[in-house]
Amino acid sequence: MSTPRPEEHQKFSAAAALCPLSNCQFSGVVISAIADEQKLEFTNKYKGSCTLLCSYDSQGIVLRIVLDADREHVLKEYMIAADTDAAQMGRRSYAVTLESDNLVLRFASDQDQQLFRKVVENVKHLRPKSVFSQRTEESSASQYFQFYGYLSQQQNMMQDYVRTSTYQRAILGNAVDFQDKIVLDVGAGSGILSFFAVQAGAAKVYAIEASNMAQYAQQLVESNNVQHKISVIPGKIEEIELPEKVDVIISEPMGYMLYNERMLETYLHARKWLKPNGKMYPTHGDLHIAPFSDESLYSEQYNKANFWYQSAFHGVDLTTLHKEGMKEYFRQPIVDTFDIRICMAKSVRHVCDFLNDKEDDLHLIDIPLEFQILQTGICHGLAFWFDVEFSGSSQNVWLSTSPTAPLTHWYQVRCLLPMPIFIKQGQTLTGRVLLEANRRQSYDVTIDLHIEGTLISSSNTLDLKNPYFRYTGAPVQAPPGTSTQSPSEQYWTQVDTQGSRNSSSMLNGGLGVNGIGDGSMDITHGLMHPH
Ligand SMILES: C[S@@+](CC[C@H](N)C(=O)[O-])C[C@H]1O[C@@H](n2cnc3c(N)ncnc32)[C@H](O)[C@@H]1O
Repeated sequence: MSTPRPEEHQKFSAAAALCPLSNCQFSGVVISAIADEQKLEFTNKYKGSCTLLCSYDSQGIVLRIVLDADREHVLKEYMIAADTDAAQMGRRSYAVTLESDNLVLRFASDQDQQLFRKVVENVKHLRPKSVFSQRTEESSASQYFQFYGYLSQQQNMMQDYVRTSTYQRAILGNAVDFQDKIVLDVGAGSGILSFFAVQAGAAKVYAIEASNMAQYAQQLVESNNVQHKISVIPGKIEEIELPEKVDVIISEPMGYMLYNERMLETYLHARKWLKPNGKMYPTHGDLHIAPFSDESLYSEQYNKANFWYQSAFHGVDLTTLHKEGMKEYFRQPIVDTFDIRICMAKSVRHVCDFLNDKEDDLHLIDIPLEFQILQTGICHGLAFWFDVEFSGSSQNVWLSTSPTAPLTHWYQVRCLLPMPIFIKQGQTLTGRVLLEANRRQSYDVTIDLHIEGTLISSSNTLDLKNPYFRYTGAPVQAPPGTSTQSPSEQYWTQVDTQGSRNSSSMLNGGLGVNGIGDGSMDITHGLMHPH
């Protein structure tokens, strides 16, 4: 065996560094193929001895064959994978089936043969790829876990008061489900939910976290003196081992539109560690979908794309890119909040049952739609939000991201139609939403709508991985045209009423209050930081 050339060292991946056998080369190898199987006769496959160049690949080892006399020209490239058939022949030879080629490799020394055999055996004995790595592009996963490795990102979630308090109430309000129990925290992050489980009396919590946040979680565990209760295990839930099964699984796996990040699959996967009749916190999720009308949102996106409709931008004609620009803007789901009165029909609810649904069920989610239209207008697309429920033994607790509930860092999501449709009250709007999981930990979202009894249809496909974050912190506006009385008169009536209330409380010896802006009209939400 010869050592790699210096420039080849640079090509080594981190994984290969753990296994130097993954990147090595063998020269002076004579490669034969079977000429006559009956007589067990072989012929030389290449004129002259060869060098075998082995290099690491996430699927196995790439084997490149070059002539000793001409190392620049690759004669053949194979993949040595877990299912490669191979056998030792004598002391210097090795038979291997690569693709459809049955080859006999005669090495220059016994030692080279033994080392090559180890290379192949190493690949064959590598653990099969985990469910997570099979469904995730490496670049997506590394970016994703880098994001969650920042304290500021964990803080952003922890400071979503509605989210964190609801989890704490759900857990502490159902202490009977946690008292002396074994708990698994899936994607523990800072470990905040594990601490809540301990507050509720858990005997032991396994806190699994794949990002570098695991080390900070461990620091918090130690500084809070609960190392005998919380065991932080760095790694992916799909790849770690636990010493025992658990009574309860807790997690916060929800992304935008419930499904973004594909962490729900990780949450469902974790059920392999749940005892029969064990509990899931949360227990199920409801995705709500409703058609909406919002001309200002539509024209905002449309006008942005119209930048590309200029024929003389600094003297350059951009119009050839107008269609692509339009597509790009309309492929972005919009993340912000709105007044629920923009919804033209009651929402359709799609349930994800965390106790019973299978991971695979989330690869292709097909949601049939049927809406009875409540108000005539132009439908610009579909609005999405979700709720999750914690079904505890003592009480059920809901965490809602509805536009009617206090704002959370999930906001709401809207998917626009490039071609909006005019629809009348009483008509039926049907169609579907298709969520197709992709290897970027997200979904391609197809919306398809059709007005029953007509030929009118409209559709769009959006990329949930690349949403447009539109929230500004500005108060939510009621949709224009929703006032049925004079707002001016209403305002002065309210001032008058409040004025007389104040004077009567003064007469009664009470303290005066400023009735204007007493909070009852205030729908301003606290400023949330983007995810
Ligand atoms: C939405 S955060 C929730 C963090 C914490 N549980 C909380 O409620 O504040 C999700 C966390 O799960 C982790 N995570 C995602 N997928 C994971 C996986 N397959 N295995 C382990 N951890 C994962 C992420 O790194 C991230 O820290």
